[in-house]
Amino acid sequence: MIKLENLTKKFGDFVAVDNLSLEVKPGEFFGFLGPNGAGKTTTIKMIAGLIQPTSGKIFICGIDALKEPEKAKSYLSYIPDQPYMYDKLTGREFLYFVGGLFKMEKEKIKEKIDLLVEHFEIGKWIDKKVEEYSQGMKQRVIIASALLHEPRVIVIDEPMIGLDPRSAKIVKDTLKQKSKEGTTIFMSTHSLEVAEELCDTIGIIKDGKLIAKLEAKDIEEFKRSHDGKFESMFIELIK
Ligand SMILES: Nc1ncnc2c1ncn2[C@@H]1O[C@H](COP(=O)(O)OP(=O)(O)OP(=O)(O)O)[C@@H](O)[C@H]1O
Repeated sequence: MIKLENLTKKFGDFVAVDNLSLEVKPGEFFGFLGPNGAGKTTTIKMIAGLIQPTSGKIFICGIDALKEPEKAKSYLSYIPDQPYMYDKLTGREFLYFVGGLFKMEKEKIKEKIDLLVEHFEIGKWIDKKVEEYSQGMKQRVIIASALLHEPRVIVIDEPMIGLDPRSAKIVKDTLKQKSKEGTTIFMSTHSLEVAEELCDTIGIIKDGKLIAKLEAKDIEEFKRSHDGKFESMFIELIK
């Protein structure tokens, strides 16, 4: 579903992402972890088609995203770490705007908005202006907008920042449910707990290089033979 082949991004002489190859299968929940400046956001922005790689290839659902970017993007939703929303629009207007970008029919958008408002417990806020929203409400509407066109792949950068426990639970449950239904999820996070709780596979990036790819059983095995903490494993790997 997502395949990266020798993906490299240079900013001048600096190599931010260094020959990265990995594959995330259909329905897999992939967590992308690494220290500050490791190259997570740069990788995510290349997958989302926002920045061009220096070299390498990106495939989304088998589509070469560098050759057919529009087609690749039609399968994908990207949720940035600091999403931009138009302050003067209501949540509903914002969702109609996003649905329009994906060329959805008005009737279909209306149907989906009703379902998403209920699912994300957005309630009356859907008809209030975004400038009145809390961080958690913004994140709920952003994630609702990402689900609107039923993407096959969701790429999400740091989804839990600034969320209260209720909003965080709604976001986590939704992503997990989507992955169970077959949506491929590529999520960057600094939260080891969130990664451990949600992800089927965890990739660790350091200095632009993928230094480990772990499945739940690898983490369990390490925890059994060490101090019981994934944190210790992570710190040892990024030393
Ligand atoms: N437009 C740019 N020009 C120059 N350097 C950049 C640019 N964007 C990112 N970088 C550098 O590339 C490296 C990787 O940045 P990136 O934002 O991908 O890291 P990250 O793993 O997402 O970090 P964090 O966890 O702090 O968000 C950093 O050293 C950063 O300073």
